[in-house]
Amino acid sequence: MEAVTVAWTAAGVGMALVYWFVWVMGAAEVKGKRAVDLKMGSITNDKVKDKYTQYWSFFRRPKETATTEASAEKVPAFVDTFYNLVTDIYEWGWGQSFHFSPSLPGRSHREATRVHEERVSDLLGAKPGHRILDVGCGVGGPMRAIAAHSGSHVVGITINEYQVNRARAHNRKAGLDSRCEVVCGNFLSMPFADGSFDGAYSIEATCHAPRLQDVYGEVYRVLKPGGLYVSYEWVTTSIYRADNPEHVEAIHGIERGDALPGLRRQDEIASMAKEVGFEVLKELDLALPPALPWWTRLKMGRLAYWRNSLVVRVLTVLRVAPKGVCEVHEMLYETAQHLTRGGETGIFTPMHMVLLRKPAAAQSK
Ligand SMILES: C=C(CC[C@@H](C)[C@H]1CC[C@H]2C3=CC[C@H]4[C@H](C)[C@@H](O)CC[C@]4(C)[C@H]3CC[C@]12C)C(C)C
Ligand SMILES: C[S@@+](CC[C@H](N)C(=O)[O-])C[C@H]1O[C@@H](n2cnc3c(N)ncnc32)[C@H](O)[C@@H]1O
Repeated sequence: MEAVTVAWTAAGVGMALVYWFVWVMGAAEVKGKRAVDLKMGSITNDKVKDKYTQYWSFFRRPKETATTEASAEKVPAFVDTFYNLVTDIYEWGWGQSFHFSPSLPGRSHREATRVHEERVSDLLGAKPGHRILDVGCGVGGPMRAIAAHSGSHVVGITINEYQVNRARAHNRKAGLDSRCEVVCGNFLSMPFADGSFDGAYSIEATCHAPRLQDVYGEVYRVLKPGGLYVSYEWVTTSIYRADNPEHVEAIHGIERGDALPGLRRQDEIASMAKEVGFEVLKELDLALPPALPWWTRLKMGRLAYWRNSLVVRVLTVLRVAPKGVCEVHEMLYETAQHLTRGGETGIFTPMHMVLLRKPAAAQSK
């Protein structure tokens, strides 16, 4: 074969491989976001690496970020940076719901996710005519599931403007924009009137608050008297031992890679809720048996992670994705290992559920 023919064949095969990785294999886990559309939120391409470095040095010592007042004040801004860096990667590799769910035998991840979200709606007794608040709404996967399931009107709040735009676009596409509203703001001081919601929920979001009482206090304020609030909390369990280096490594890994100012203990949540005035109606770790592991989805994806790293690398070399994406992707990969370890050892759960009520006789706060 002539050299020219060999060169053309090699080029053709190379192009086909790139196409296969990026457009076919690299397509979203839940169709929607494609690898070629990876952006870093509202961060311009030239700033991605710097922003990532700043993020990483801030969350390197998770407990300190929560305990010193000056650092705690900076947490929301760094959480915003974090979501600029990860939102598209999450959507591409996980879907529109940024949380875990117990696996369900014979059912897809998508179905398990929906069931976990509808559980919130059922606990709240959400129905048509209700105005429900989604505290830390991401790009709105849960909001759309809950609005569709209950017929209620859902208002979501997120600190990240890029997510607001993504969520609004998804709401329009799903034909739910008349019942799903999205607001950009800080859940530690929400732009809503006292007593303006019938119910509220937060799914794996309040773990970003340096003090849980601050966000719970805000939810209490905006709820009507008698209103219910359901939260799925990220916590360490009673199995966690602070003198076990392996436990500490896993928990620090989870905190660093998920923008958390220090995980709370499972047995602290109810008393923090009571501190701001809530009645605790139910408390249950939804990860406990008979629930099936929530971390299987993370574990089963090793091949997918390898493929995704390659896609991200190729896209960076081709300058389709900004520099810094590889580092962010690598950080997420490591975080996935720590989360899996946390699940397997039982020292951590991302779904400690609390059902709270603002007393019917409560005055506006
Ligand atoms: C509640 C939070 C987020 C929880 C999860 C939705 C995310 C936690 C870790 C994320 C991921 C880890 C590995 C990524 C992988 C390397 C990449 O190729 C594709 C995306 C991942 C699977 C990504 C997806 C979302 C998570 C599972 C926190 C932030 C409070
Ligand atoms: C892991 S995501 C979960 C999103 C959504 N609940 C879901 O399950 O898809 C956490 C969300 O909390 C939001 N968040 C974190 N800190 C916040 C703050 N101080 N104010 C408002 N939103 C915040 C993030 O922007 C993000 O949308």
